[in-house]
Amino acid sequence: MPPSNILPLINENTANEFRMEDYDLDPVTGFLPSTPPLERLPGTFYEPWEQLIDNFHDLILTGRFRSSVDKMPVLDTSCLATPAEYRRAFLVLSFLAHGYVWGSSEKISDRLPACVAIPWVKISDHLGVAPIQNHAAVVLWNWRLIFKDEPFSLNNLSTLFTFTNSLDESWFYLVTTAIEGCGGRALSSIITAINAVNVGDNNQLLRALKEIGSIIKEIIEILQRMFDKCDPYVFYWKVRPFLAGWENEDQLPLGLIYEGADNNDEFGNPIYRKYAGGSAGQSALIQALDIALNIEHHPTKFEQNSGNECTSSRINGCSFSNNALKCPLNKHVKSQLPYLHKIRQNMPGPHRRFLEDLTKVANIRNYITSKVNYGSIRAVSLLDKIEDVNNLVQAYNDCLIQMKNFRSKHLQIVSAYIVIQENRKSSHVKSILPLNEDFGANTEEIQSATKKSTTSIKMLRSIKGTGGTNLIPFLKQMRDETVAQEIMDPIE
Ligand code: HEM
Repeated sequence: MPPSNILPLINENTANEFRMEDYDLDPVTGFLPSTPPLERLPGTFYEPWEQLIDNFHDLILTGRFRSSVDKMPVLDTSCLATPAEYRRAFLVLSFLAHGYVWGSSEKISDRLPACVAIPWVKISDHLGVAPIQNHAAVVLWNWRLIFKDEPFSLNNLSTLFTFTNSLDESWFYLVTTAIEGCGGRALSSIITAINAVNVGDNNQLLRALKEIGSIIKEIIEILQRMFDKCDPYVFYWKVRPFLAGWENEDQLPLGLIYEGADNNDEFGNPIYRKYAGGSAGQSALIQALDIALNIEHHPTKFEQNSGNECTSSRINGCSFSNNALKCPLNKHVKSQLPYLHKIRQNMPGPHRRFLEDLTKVANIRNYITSKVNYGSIRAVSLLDKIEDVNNLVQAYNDCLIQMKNFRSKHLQIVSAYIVIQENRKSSHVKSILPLNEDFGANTEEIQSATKKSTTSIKMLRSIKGTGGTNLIPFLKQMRDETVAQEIMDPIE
């Protein structure tokens, strides 16, 4: 199927077509930049940042990272020229910031010095993204081709930077980068499918749905490769702590002070910002597939019951309106958005806008259900052949099954990389970790933990995701909401 880069966006505001490049998307590379990311900022002006990155691991190892950052000058961001330079600058500063907060043998810092905070906030504003480590920095903008003349594929990718200088961390990012590499084909097929619906072309819709299904299958195969070279122990104990944010974070209950970026509050106290840390849950690709297939996600019970008022608003008062994405300080009463919507503030602005606009035109499921006339002897409208409609129903449902399989595989990964590691923290609960088919018992260690108990169920419920989500119930809900969209077979 040739790449299609025109999104058939017709909504109440505009009848214009939007082009993929308007959303910083590429028909071949999808959400990845169309050319490999910059490996270093050009010229000498930003050398103080780049040199800290050069020496990052040695400075962390010797406990001299924080004092070295403190000596850095505040650099003006106006020398950044191209989108690629802004992305590189964001990547560099987010590694410096998280290294500063989490990477020292001293106690965790609840302040970020002005030399990092001020440019990081400005660059984040420019990119339309929250100033916190995110999926874009570690996955979308953090790779190079080992052999420039060979194609993009997992066996030709290397990371530009990692916190721990470990192969495991590189692999964790690269597997995800390789998944994003399926984005161009996925987006083209989604657009083709929506175009087909708009002109009523069932054959083209069928082909596009089959292509979407096979792309999700490919994504699952790549996801499975996480186990090859990323050791769960290294991930959980060495890598994950660096990716943590400062929202719902026990070690930084108030959040983080971005020195020089914010004024003090009316009482002269510094303002704390709260943001969820980096997670592949911020992948716009997976959300685009959900939206295209009309898979709807709702706030979890935890989110509904959590009061939705952020700590900083309780402490500092709040003058912001009820819009989580517009309040720069997270200083507001949060709206009841599901987690997957909230974390869009951690996606680059154009990608977030793409998801919003895609939502307005995603019509595949409605189109197919409108052809299925339940309860009548004739299953379909007079214009469509029963066989065609059945094929569409089946192809659509196959896509849902693949999305469900993706989420089941992901649950297995989360159980191995987080639940079991968390369980190691307290050996007395290790032998009573509950297990069922949801954890896809694929290791002896997982299988040995099959006995159920109230204590361990409570523990599982309390394990938190990057954004403070109650992990396992949250992920299961995502999977259940996927299956819930199945279209029932028409009655023949
Ligand atoms: C070691 C590997 C991985 C671990 C430990 C892991 C962990 C997690 C965790 C803890 C969450 C809960 C939400 C959050 O904390 O942000 C999550 C959500 C999510 N992750 Fe992963 N993840 C891994 C790999 C991946 C990969 C490679 C992808 C592919 C893009 C991915 C896609 C997602 C998605 C889409 C969600 C949102 C929930 C959903 O849509 O079902 N994850 N992940």
